[in-house]
Amino acid sequence: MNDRRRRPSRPAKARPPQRKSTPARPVDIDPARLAAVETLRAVRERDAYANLALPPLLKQRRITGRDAALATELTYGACRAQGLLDAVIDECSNRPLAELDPKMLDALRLGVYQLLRTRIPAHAAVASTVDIVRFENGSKLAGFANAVMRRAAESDEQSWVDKLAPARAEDPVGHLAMRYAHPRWIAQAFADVLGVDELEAALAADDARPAVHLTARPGEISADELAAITGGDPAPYSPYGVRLEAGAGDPGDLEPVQEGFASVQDEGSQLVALALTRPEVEGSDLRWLDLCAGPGGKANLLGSLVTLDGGSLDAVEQAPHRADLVRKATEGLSVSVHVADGRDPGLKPGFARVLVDTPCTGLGALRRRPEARWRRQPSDVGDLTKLQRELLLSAIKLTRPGGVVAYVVCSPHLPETDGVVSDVVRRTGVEQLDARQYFPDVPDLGDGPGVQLWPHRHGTDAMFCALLRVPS
Ligand SMILES: C[S@@+](CC[C@H](N)C(=O)[O-])C[C@H]1O[C@@H](n2cnc3c(N)ncnc32)[C@H](O)[C@@H]1O
Repeated sequence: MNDRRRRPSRPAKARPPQRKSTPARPVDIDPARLAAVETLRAVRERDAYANLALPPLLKQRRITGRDAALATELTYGACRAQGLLDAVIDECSNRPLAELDPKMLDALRLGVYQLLRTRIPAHAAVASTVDIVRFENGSKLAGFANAVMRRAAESDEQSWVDKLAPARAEDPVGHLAMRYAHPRWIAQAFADVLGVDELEAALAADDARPAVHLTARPGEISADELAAITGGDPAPYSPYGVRLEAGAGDPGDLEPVQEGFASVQDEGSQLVALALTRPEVEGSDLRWLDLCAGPGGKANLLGSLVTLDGGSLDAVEQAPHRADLVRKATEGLSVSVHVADGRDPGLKPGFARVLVDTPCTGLGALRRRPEARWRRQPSDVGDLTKLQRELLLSAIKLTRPGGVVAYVVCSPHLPETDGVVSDVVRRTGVEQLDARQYFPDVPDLGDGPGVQLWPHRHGTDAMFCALLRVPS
């Protein structure tokens, strides 16, 4: 009888084999799961992005339809839930996680994900995982994987969370971090802004598939026209936004996007760029600057608006390949792209409006990158906030008296948001405006003066925007 069909007695904690594995014997491997596990490996071994690594693999192997959907769901799901999956695997194995064969660990993560977070029957999840491990690691490790999987299958997700997470009453952040498979430091960063009562909604929204938004290029097409052509809906807050149905296919294939009348851009990104255009400025308003422009989403929106008014936008980007993307995104507009360090770009000061959309942890866009939450480390924050401060100081120097700076990050993490802004305001004496008035009709913007958007409140990425006026 095949190993996987035999009814086991209750398995003890799995022990890795002591003897050398026998060579793999050929087994029928489900191509969707194999593609998923190979993508998990690419993410682990070469820091690949799952959403960039998987699609070409599916195409190359002609995996389509339901199989492609299964591979996608399992890959992205296992990436997102990694911390929870690892805690369960660790509990079911008698060896610490760090000592497990990494290839087998990829397969176990995929397998335990199926057990905990899909409707795939447990026997199928166990059998397919054991098949993959046997195929890739040999039959000895297949036996070990079988034992781990059978133990993991003894409880559902809620029971595992109850067993492994700290008690909610004693440590709500730790409990919710495990429940929603977020690293604790990220859950804490969210709780520091929102409070514990709203944390669950925020973490849950981070696990949901984000809607795709389009920007209708001002002067080319209206949001209503774009919505009618694409079958989407005008976005709730941005006058240029269109919200597409989730799973509506590749938005890059839409005709208005192909023809340059529209671009894919989260509504939150549209709102922070538009906020820069709204405060009054003294004198001429025709020279605008985007100091961190790649790949060019906000430069496109700002460049369109300033071009319509007869002005121009300078767009600075340090990475040459990203500067090329800005050139492409802003084709046909009065936009000059400069490959330069925004801290000292060599441009003549005197800009009326300056956007500084700095590199950041990206904790506000974790929904978009399945593996991102486990890749970012708290130790990344120090270098980033130093760069953010330097770029903001440079933006202020380049702005003329009476002009406005928008400081933007795609993160709600306080050191990157209020921390940077309050330090720079204190050092330079610039005036921080109450940005909330420049987000008309957007509810739940908090106490100001900075604006923090949230997926669970606004359906946008968690973008932060502070508006600063340089004294006359
Ligand atoms: C958050 S992204 C900007 C997104 C962009 N505003 C958009 O809407 O498409 C930050 C960009 O800053 C660039 N960057 C990093 N360090 C920089 C520096 N010192 N000067 C200028 N650009 C920099 C990165 O290469 C990246 O393209």
